[in-house]
Amino acid sequence: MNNKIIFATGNEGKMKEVRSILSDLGMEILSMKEAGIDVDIEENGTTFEENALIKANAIKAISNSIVLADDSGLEVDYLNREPGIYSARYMGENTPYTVKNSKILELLKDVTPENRTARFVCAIAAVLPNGKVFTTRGTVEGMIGYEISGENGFGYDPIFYLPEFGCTTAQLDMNKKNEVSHRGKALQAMKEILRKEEE
Ligand SMILES: O=c1[nH]c(=O)c2ncn([C@@H]3O[C@H](COP(=O)(O)OP(=O)(O)OP(=O)(O)O)[C@@H](O)[C@H]3O)c2[nH]1
Ligand SMILES: [Mg+2]
Repeated sequence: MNNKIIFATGNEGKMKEVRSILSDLGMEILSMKEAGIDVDIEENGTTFEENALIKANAIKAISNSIVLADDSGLEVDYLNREPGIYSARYMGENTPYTVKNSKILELLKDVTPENRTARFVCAIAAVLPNGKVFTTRGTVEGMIGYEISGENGFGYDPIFYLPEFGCTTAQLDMNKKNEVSHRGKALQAMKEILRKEEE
């Protein structure tokens, strides 16, 4: 199989995790920027899988490599699973996460621990040079904490609390986060598919 993967994301935080998780595939992993691609993709799907496919197909249309894409987000049960697929756009794409995270903490300020459940969801899409298309999904269950804690990760990590670790995903080092995260799980499943396709 073609030995190069273009990962169709503009999110540097995702890209760092993806690179580490896919490092044992033995393939060259290029971000869109590294592949010299600069396009704005409209994510108008209604599910994580649809949006991941929209991103992968948009780049596949202009490249002969294997293309992978990630669509992910935070589902807060008390907020009817919002922001969900709108996580990047919640309160505006350019609003700092300190503001977005403070808003979610404020909305949940009187909510009891059992009603603070939340999860990260990640769909990975792959489009291969032979036209085959695959999607995988990973989730990690946790809860919305009571304060912003931790410097690692990106986005909502500082308020996403994992009871079994007693800390937020922003307090885990990247390797530990990747072992348990939505993205880690979805990409491990995709690696299995890609390895089988290579045989
Ligand atoms: O704290 C977090 N830790 C994570 O591990 C994580 N994964 C997803 N998210 C949130 O969900 C949006 C994805 O939206 P999204 O899939 O459209 O990505 P994006 O717009 O950032 O980049 P692109 O890949 O579309 O170019 C992101 O921006 C974040 O707000 C996360 N937050
Ligand atoms: Mg996006």
